[in-house]
Amino acid sequence: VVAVAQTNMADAEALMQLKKSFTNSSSLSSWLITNTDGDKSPCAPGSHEWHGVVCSRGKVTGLRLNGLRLGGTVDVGALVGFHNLRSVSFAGNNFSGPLPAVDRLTSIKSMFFSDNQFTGVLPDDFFSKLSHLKKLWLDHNELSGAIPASIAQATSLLELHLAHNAFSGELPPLPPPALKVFDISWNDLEGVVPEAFRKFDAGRFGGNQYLCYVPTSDRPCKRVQAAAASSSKRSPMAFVTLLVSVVVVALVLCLCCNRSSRVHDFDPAHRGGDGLDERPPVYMVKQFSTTGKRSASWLGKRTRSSLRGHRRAASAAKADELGGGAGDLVIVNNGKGVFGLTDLMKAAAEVIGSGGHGSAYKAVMANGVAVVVKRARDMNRATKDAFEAEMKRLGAMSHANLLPPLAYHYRRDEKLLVYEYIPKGSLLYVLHGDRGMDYAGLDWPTRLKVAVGVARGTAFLHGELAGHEVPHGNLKSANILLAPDFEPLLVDFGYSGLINHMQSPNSMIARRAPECAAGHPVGAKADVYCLGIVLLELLTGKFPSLYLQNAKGGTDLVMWATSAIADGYERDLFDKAITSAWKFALPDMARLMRVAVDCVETDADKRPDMKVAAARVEEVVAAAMATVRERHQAAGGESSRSSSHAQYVRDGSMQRITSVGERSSRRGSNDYSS
Ligand SMILES: Nc1ncnc2c1ncn2[C@@H]1O[C@H](COP(=O)(O)OP(=O)(O)OP(=O)(O)O)[C@@H](O)[C@H]1O
Repeated sequence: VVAVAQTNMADAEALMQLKKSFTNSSSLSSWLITNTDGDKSPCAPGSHEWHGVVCSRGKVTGLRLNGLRLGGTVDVGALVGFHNLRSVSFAGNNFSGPLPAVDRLTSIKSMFFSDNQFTGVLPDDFFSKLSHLKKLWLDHNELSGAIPASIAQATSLLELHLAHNAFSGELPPLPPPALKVFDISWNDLEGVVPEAFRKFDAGRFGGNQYLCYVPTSDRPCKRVQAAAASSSKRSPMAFVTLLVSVVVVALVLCLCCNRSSRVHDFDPAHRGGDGLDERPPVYMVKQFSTTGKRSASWLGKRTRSSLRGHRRAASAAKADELGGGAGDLVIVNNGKGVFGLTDLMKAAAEVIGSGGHGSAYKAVMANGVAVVVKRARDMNRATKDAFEAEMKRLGAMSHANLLPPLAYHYRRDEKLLVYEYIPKGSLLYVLHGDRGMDYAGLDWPTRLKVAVGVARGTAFLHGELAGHEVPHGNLKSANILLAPDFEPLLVDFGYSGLINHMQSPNSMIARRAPECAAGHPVGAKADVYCLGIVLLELLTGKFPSLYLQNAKGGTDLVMWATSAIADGYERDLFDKAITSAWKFALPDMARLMRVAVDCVETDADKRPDMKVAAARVEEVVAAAMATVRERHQAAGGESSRSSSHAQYVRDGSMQRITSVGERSSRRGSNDYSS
């Protein structure tokens, strides 16, 4: 008895020792040895709950300490005495420094260290003692060096996630014999993927500049080869170009530094904020006014001179036909009337952001109409005729969840695209931005409304633009604008045939789907992947790392959701902002997450097509809204609100609507959230 009591106390003390190695451990305030605990183990019946400590049959079997903002180190010495410990999760914290010597935990089965800042190399014999290990997640850290050849000795290993680190060198010749999932994407590996590794999905090797899944003649598979090739091509002229580029970049950096003080005011990543996960910059309208108002310098020098060349054009008032417009601005949708470049030149303008295609400006014209003008640099893939035909086609699109372009201006080296200005801004901004009133409006029923609207809009595009390589191509929360009633409006769609991907390889989010990272061409299923990411974003409230180009930050939502579903703890992932008030909806959230996870399947062939994905979202949303309605009715309140939303969910949202103002007034009471 004394021995058991000592062991129990040893468990409590070992956990306290572990806690001591953490900094910022306020989330573990329940970890304490109280007088009333006596000799109880943290797992003994009647013992107080120790947050994150998982027990089975009175023994500590797991530690689930993910996402607690813990820092410092992990004292592995404190854990070696837990002989029944099978799973530890320290993912999504702020641990840094070398990875602790977790290979001492020889009976462990799952370890999750993703999304920290661990550095250093893995020792050569790292895997040799981990014969029981089944899952190891080390992705999204700063680990470097070679992948130890001892992985072949991890005989039980089923999943190994090493993505988004700085591992270098070549892959070892053999993977562990039982390995089913292997992800090494976004590292610095080189060489040719050994035959024995080619049974794994090609997408999981993407993002390694010199790693060739299969060798090809047009791509170096070794860093030295690449360096030699580029130096042999370098000419004196290239050197001059390089020098000029450096000077230009330095100048641009200076300008950016000047501007960044303003940008930071609106950048949650630079604010103390609520200390949630690191949230990368979210630029949005309503933030900073820049260029000299009414100077029209924002339109670009060439556009202004092009306008002077076209002054022969009639005044805006006279250009009353679609396809016309004053000063070479071609109106493709007259939802906001007819206007011309001259009207834009006189407009008060402010920068609202800079995306993959170029800068975006808000311009308020003299008649009070506010538009967004986007200057697109790299839309020169199609001929002028093809470009114009495409813009007319996009402008004529009519769906309650699409924001078609209103007008364009064509020049060979730059295009202007004009859209109606949507004051509430994007889902990205509302969800991850300043967390103001609109964020509070993003409750569970509203998120359902956004989810179903996005699915409907994208499915509509997949019908209308079925011939496109990827019908939307740029589906992400920055391109989902929110109407006053939170109806989602997709923007920046249908550009895949217009953008020169050589000049602008990263401007379409669809090209970051795993199959494209592996070198396959973009296809319609990449939109399905992006839809899955948006659904995960709505469910978790987290900023997806997919939206960042190679940068650190955000959350690998695919990894999180997939592993959470596999391990049955998806409920831990849902945004607290929705789970706290809508606890009864947890099963519906889990259903929507399953749809999302099917959409983000790495193998594009295994993803549903857009029609099926959208139908599944419709189905889950209808059921979830029915649950909400029942709850409201049971609580005796707000039944009228919920039934109007049910009506919304039934309505196919396919009316021809030309402007957002019209949308809101037409829909009127047929809405849940407003
Ligand atoms: N019509 C609009 N009304 C209000 N805000 C808009 C509108 N169009 C775009 N925005 C916002 O302006 C910002 C810049 O848009 P832009 O399209 O240039 O970049 P992006 O959407 O971040 O990236 P990408 O160019 O890859 O689509 C984004 O925050 C976007 O949400």
